[in-house]
Amino acid sequence: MSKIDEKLEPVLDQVLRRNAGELEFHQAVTEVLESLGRVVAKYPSYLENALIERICEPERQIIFRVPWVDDQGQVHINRGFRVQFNSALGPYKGGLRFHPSVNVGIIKFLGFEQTFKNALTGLPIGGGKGGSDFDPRGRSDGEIMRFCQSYMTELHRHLGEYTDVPAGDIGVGGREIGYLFGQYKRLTNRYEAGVLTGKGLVYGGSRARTEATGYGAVYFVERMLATKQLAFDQRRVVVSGSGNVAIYTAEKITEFGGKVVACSDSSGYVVDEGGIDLALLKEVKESRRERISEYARLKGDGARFSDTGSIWDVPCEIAMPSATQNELTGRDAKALIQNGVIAVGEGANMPSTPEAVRFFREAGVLFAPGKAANAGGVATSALEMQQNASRDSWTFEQTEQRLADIMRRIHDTCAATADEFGTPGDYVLGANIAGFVRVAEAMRALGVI
Ligand SMILES: NC(=O)C1=CN([C@@H]2O[C@H](COP(=O)(O)OP(=O)(O)OC[C@H]3O[C@@H](n4cnc5c(N)ncnc54)[C@H](O)[C@@H]3O)[C@@H](O)[C@H]2O)C=CC1
Ligand SMILES: O=C(O)CCC(=O)C(=O)O
Repeated sequence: MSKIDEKLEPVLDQVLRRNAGELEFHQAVTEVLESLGRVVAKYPSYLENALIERICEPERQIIFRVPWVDDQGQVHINRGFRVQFNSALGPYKGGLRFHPSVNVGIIKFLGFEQTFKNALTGLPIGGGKGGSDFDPRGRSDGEIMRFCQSYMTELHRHLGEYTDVPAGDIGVGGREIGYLFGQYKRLTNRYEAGVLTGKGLVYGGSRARTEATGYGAVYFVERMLATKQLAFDQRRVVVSGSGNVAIYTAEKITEFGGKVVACSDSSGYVVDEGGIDLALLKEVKESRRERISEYARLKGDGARFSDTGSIWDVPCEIAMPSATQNELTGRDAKALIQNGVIAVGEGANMPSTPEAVRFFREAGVLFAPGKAANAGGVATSALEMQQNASRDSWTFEQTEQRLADIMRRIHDTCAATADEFGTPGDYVLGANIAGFVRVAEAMRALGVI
């Protein structure tokens, strides 16, 4: 049953009709519109000038052919995307995802979420997202480089430090950003450092950007736990995924005294009751780029790999889904609740299905939605842009301190907004409304564009 305010139903109907079959985009828009009923009841002026309809429609969508040649000389064709969703607050900002599941609906959902997330940071960045259905798995360095160069050959004409500033996401890390930046520089004949973030430190990157999304999610959850006089210390935690977000989430939890007992990849999950060995996990995933089963093999005693069942069946007090969208289902939420979970912090974008979120809320589990909890990555990207613009380079401590302050502020904004709208402790509603109001106010000031 829809919980959409009747004044917003036509907006949702139009989104469903106009973007037929784009299920993840429908899901993301539905969740935000469900939160906005209370806003339009209190401030009906947001219904004027099709403001909410405009927020749901990307400003521009770019789809292009990406031809590239593999190591055997065979030509492949992939599809490239960039959805420039909303630039009311600043240049479009958001990552690039290289994964075979990528399609326009997925990029649109991510760009829509990014718009509100970026607003929550309080920094001057609009929302966008991009990527390709290219599968980097098993590809050589040379193949990855040629793919990135071909992708940027088309995309470069749509980018610029004042226009659109991509970064990494699934399948796009420091190596890919280097190749993309190299090709942008070559094509434009400009050293425009602020056109991409997540760059290496030697050519304009920011300290702490690699760690930022994971660390930031932990800072957010730490603050959320503190509202109930709780902490990470001595808690059992499960972190799904084993990529950029998951690894640095696990690192900060360990620093805060928590014990991460399981992590995963798309082939299965490992349980290590002694606590995940982070040096080994980084070796397997960041250096060797191998499957998670390799962690269990190398660790030996005490660690086990499973390729059946769900990582969410592993008992824990805190769950941090940090792999991909809709990875935590209603069934998984029930298992977590039954096993005594007290808090869930989303490191990934929209990892919990709507049913899972409903179960958590009904059970009184503290729940930090991705668009608030994982905003530390993009916030630190904006700090990278600041350093590039001022030709400066900050220390790790200085940058991490800014990140921690931003995350605690986002937490407090979401909590205060939930209080103001009569739903204390509802971070989903708080994040959606606080993000919406900032974007909507800027759009209103800029006129009907
Ligand atoms: N990298 C960043 O700064 C940010 C990333 N995110 C989100 O965090 C999530 C993870 O991204 P990254 O760590 O950057 O990517 P990554 O490519 O470094 O790692 C992705 C991880 O998720 C796993 N994974 C992918 N599909 C899966 C599936 N169907 N089932 C189980 N595991 C699966 C992969 O095996 C890998 O361990 C994504 O939802 C991304 O949109 C959100 C904010 C910022
Ligand atoms: O750092 C960025 O610009 C984007 C990070 C991102 O893709 C995300 O927040 O989902």
